[in-house]
Amino acid sequence: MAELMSHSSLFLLPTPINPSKATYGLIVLNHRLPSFTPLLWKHAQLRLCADGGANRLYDEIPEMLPNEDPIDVRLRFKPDVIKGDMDSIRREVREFYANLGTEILDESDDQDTTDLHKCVAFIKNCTPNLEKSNLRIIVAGALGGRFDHEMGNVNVLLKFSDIRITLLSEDCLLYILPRGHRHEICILSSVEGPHCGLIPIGIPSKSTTTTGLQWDLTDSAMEFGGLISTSNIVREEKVTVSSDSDLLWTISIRKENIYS
Ligand SMILES: Nc1ncnc2c1ncn2[C@@H]1O[C@H](COP(=O)(O)OP(=O)(O)OP(=O)(O)O)[C@@H](O)[C@H]1O
Ligand SMILES: Cc1ncc(C[n+]2csc(CCO)c2C)c(N)n1
Repeated sequence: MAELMSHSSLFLLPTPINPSKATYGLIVLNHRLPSFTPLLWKHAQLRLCADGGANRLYDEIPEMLPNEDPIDVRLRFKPDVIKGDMDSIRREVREFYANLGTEILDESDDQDTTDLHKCVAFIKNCTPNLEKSNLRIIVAGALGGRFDHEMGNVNVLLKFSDIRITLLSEDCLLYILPRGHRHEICILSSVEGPHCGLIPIGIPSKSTTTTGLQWDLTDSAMEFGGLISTSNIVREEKVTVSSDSDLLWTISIRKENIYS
């Protein structure tokens, strides 16, 4: 019997409920940040910016908190680490955070992996003693921008398939459901859904079975060029998925109900 893997977007809730004692790492990318990024920040124990992601933090977080002094906001939202090939971060932003004590890790020699890859590798290496099943990485600004970047970001999920990584935009989130498990997705309907999708990402799926969706799959095949499940709708509080291949799960975010 395949092992059960449970999923829940608890980091979208206003107060940290953390029954699994998960450690959250937040990575800020260089694309428009979700308006609820301050909430993600609050949930995280380790906060990184991928290169130009530091510009986004510097520019956009003060705009999300318009009643506060921008300088105070920037001092409060200090990343632990900025890492990447450092071709996008502005000089004044780099100096600002360096002066606050943020660790700046310049890996401009490596032009074969993305800045997101470099940040995930950093978190993986700096938490060697942490049981990987307790580590959750959430990535803000990962979707809705340049398609090559989006695909690069999804590829990082597959490269680090032993780590639970969620990509987020203002409108949706996504993560991999690895093959060989039975998946149980707890739907937090106040902050996510009802739109969802289930997409075979590496190879075609010969057999996928779901419950809890408007258009459930029953031992169904899915592949690009054939059937993939887009524009599906969550119907129950719990969705279950079993498949012979890795699938990408995506669900819409109800940002109007998210309070930082
Ligand atoms: N438009 C975008 N959409 C989605 N993700 C993005 C986008 N722009 C950047 N990113 C993510 O943010 C990370 C840091 O961005 P940054 O602009 O510093 O990268 P970069 O390596 O300079 O990109 P490039 O040289 O291809 O423009 C990237 O590795 C990528 O994961
Ligand atoms: C086949 C191939 N395609 C593209 C790149 C370029 N590239 C990929 S990741 C990266 C770093 C971005 O910060 C760069 C420049 C490569 N090396 N190999």
